[in-house]
Amino acid sequence: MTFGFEVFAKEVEQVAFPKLEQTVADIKSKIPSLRSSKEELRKLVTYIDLTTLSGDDTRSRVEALVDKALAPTSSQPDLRCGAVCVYPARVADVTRHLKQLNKQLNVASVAGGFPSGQYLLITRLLEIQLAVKDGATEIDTVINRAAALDGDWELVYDELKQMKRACDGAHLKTILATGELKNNENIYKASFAAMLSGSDFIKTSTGKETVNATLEVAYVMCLAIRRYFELTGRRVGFKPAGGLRTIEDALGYRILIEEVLGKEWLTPELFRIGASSLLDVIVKEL
Ligand SMILES: O=C[C@H](O)COP(=O)(O)O
Repeated sequence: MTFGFEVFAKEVEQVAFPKLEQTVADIKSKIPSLRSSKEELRKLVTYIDLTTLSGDDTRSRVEALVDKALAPTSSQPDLRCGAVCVYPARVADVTRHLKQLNKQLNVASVAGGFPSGQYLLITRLLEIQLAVKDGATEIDTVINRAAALDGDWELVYDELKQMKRACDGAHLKTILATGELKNNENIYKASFAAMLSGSDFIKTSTGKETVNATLEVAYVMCLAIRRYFELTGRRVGFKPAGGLRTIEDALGYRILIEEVLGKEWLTPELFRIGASSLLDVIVKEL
């Protein structure tokens, strides 16, 4: 069943997170039990959106990124990352390279005014359309934080709805930029506005905020995903991103997903990890 913004107010009223600290502490205590499993490490690789988002990205850098995502380790030729994630101007380089290799891979582009969102809606929408035209199969966009902080959640919802239309079939991954949303209530509201607008994934951070992914905000977002699933029967994916550097960081989110959302979410269709350097750390142990 689908719902629009009419259910927003009822769903977000009096939201509270009494078990947050205990849940995060429990998750951290379970990380060592998965740490030695090679199978878990291999699965982590499949969840990674291998990312480069730098001003000095070039065609050769994103081609090397694609090569690495397609074959992170020579010893296990079937293992590959969930996607590559690049700036819009590099999408054509990625798709051209994939075509030359005759390989397929999910291609995510940040677009829609990434990372600040401080651009006119018309240019944000056009940026999404152009990235899709160049071959992006996934769009990682950002919410309008000015609207969110002003409490104008309907504007956040409306803009994302237009972005979803601009995706024209490409998956929409909506970044909340949780480090800028001030409190957990706002993070829950942003999650709900994003899901109601049709986002396929909700994502914590751009990697450019001062505070990026944390287990605490991930818990709040996963509670919202769980409630949205109860309401609609639609599974929305979750993507922590920004500052994930260690295997322990990644396993924390993997455990959280299973505890709050269940094993069904432990698939690259519903769980991604946005990271630029984590893959190298994992591959050293495979
Ligand atoms: O979405 C992915 C992030 O921008 C990557 O952040 P990172 O460089 O801290 O791993």
